[in-house]
Amino acid sequence: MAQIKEKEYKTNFDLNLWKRYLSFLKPYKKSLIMLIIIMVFVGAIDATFPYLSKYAIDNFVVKGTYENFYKFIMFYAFLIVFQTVNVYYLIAIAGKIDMGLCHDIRKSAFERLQSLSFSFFDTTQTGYLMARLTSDVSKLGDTLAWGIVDMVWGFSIMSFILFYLLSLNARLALYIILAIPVLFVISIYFQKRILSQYRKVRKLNSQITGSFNEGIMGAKTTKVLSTEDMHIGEFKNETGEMKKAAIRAAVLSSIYMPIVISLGSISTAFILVMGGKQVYLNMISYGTLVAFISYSIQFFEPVRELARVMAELISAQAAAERVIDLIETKPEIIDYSDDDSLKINGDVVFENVSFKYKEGEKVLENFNLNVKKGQSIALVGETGSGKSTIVNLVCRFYEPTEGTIYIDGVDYRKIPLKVLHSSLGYVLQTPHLFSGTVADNIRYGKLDATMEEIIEAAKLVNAHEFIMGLEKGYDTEVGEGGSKLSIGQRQLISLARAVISNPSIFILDEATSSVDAHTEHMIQDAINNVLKGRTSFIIAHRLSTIVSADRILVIDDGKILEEGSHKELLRKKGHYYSLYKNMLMSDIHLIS
Ligand SMILES: Nc1ncnc2c1ncn2[C@@H]1O[C@H](COP(=O)(O)OP(=O)(O)OP(=O)(O)O)[C@@H](O)[C@H]1O
Repeated sequence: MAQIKEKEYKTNFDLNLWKRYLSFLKPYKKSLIMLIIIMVFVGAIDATFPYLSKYAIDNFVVKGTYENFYKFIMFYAFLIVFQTVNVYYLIAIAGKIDMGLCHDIRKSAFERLQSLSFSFFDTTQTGYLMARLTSDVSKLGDTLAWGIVDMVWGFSIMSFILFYLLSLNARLALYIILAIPVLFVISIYFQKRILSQYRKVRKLNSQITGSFNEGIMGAKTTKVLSTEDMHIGEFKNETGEMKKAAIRAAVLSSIYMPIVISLGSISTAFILVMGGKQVYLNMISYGTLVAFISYSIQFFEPVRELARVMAELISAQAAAERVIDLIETKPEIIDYSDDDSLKINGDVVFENVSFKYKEGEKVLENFNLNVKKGQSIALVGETGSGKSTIVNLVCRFYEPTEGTIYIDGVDYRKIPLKVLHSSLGYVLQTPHLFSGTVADNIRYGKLDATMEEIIEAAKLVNAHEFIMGLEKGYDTEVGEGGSKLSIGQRQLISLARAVISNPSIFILDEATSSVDAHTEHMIQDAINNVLKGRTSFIIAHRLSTIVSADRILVIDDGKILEEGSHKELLRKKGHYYSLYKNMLMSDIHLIS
C-alpha cells in the first residue's frame, strides 16, 4: 500500500499560524469570555481553600474559640457550591467550544474539498484527507478548548497562590518560587521530547488511516489476488513503528513524573524544616505552616499543566498546519464570470490545445477538433492515448495548458462552472451510486426534480421496467455504492441521473465490464435515446456504439490519427480498419 507523504512541520511556536486558526474562535467570542471569567474564579477559589484551612487552624484549633465559626462554615459552603456551579459551566462551555470548533473546521475543510479541482485529488490521497478531517480536527478542537481552560486556570491559581504566599510570609514563599524556573525548564525539556514521539505517532496514524482505507476499499481485490499476507505484513510494520514511538513517549513520561514529584517533595521538605523552625520561634502560626505545605504541593500542578499545554500546542500545531493548509488550498479552476443566465447549445471547438498533468510530459499537443451541436463523437484508441483527458478538458475538470476550448463560440473559461456542469451529462465507466433510494440517486442529477421527471428519465433510458420490478420500486435502497444492484442496473440508473437535467452535452465513458446480451441491448438502446439531439463524446468500447457514432476519432499519443464515419474509415483500411477487425474477432470469439 502506498505511503502517505507527510510534510515535516515546524517545532517552534508559530504565532502567525495560530492567529489564522484562532479566527475559527470568532463565533464563540462570548462563550470564550465567559469561560475565561469562570476559570479565573475556579483558580482563585482553589487557591483560597488552604488559606481558609490556615484560618480554621489558627482560630478554631489553636485559639480554641468559636468566634465567627458559623460565618466561616457558611462561607466555606458557599465557596464549594460556587465552585461546583463553575465546574459545571466550565465543562459545558469548553465542551461546546470544542465540539463547535470541530464542526466548523470540518465543515470548512469539507466545503473546500468540494470546490477543489481534479488535480488536487490526483496528488492527495484519500487516507491523508480522512486523517485531516477526523483525528487532526478533533485534536485541534480538543487542544484549543481545553488548553484555554488549563492555561487560564494555571495562571489564575498561580497568581492567587503567590498573592497568599507573599502576604503570609515572603521569605518562606521564596523557597517555592525558586523551584518554579527549575521545574519549568525540566518540564519543557521532557514535554518536547515526549511530544516529538507523539508527533511520530500522529504521522504514523495518518499512514495507518490510509492503509485502513485502502485495506477496506480494496478488500475484494486483495482476496482475489491472495495478497492478504503482504498487506498484513505492511500494516504490522506501520503499527509496530507506532507502538515503538508510543512506548518511548510513555518511558519518557515515567522518568519525568518522578522528577517533578521529587522536586515538589524537596520544596515541601524545605518548607517543613524552615517553616517548622519559624513556628518553633513563634515567627509564624501553625495555620500558616499548614497553608504553606498545601501551597507547595498545589503550586506545582499548574506549572506542570502550563508546560504540558505549551507542549501540546506545539504538537497540535502540526495538526493545525495540515488542516489550515487544506482549508486554504486554492482551487486551480475558478470562475471568471457569474452570468448564470447563459444557455449552452453544444458546439465544441478545441483550438491548438496542449495539456499536461505534470511538468515534463505532454498528453495533448496542438490538438484541434470542431464538433457541431448534436454530433456524436466516438473516441477510440489504445489505453493511455488521451481519450479521458479530452473529455476531462471538455468538462473543464482540467484546463488546457495552452490553446483554448470554445463552447458555442465562447472561450469556455468565461462560462460559469455551474452553467457548464449543469449542461453536461456525464456517465463514468464505473458509475458510482450513493447510499439512498433509486429515486434519490436519479434526483442527484437535478435536485429539484419531481417524481414525474424521475420516472420520465428512467423511462427514457429503459430503466423504468426493472425499477418497478424491485421490491420497493423507486424507493428501493441501492446499498453503499449501489452494491445491491447489478452493474447493468447501476449503469442504467446513472444514465437516468445524467439525462434528467436535459444536458446539451453528453459524456459517456462506456463500461468495459461485460454484461449479458439482453442488458447490453437495453443499455445500447438507452444510450441511443439519450444521445438524440445532444452533442456527445463517448469513450467507446462497444462496437455498436462506435458504428452508430457520427464521427469516430482514433486517438494515439494525444493526436487524432484518423477521423471519419464508420464507413469512411473502413474504406481507408487504416488503423480503424484493423482496430475494428480485432474488435469484431473478439466479439465473434466471445459469442462462440
Ligand atoms: N490524473 C493524472 N495525472 C497524471 N497523469 C495522468 C492522469 N490521468 C492520465 N494521465 C496520463 O495521461 C495520459 C493519457 O491518459 P488518459 O487517461 O487520457 O488515456 P485514455 O486513452 O483515456 O486511457 P484508458 O483507455 O486506459 O482510460 C497517460 O499517459 C496517463 O498516464
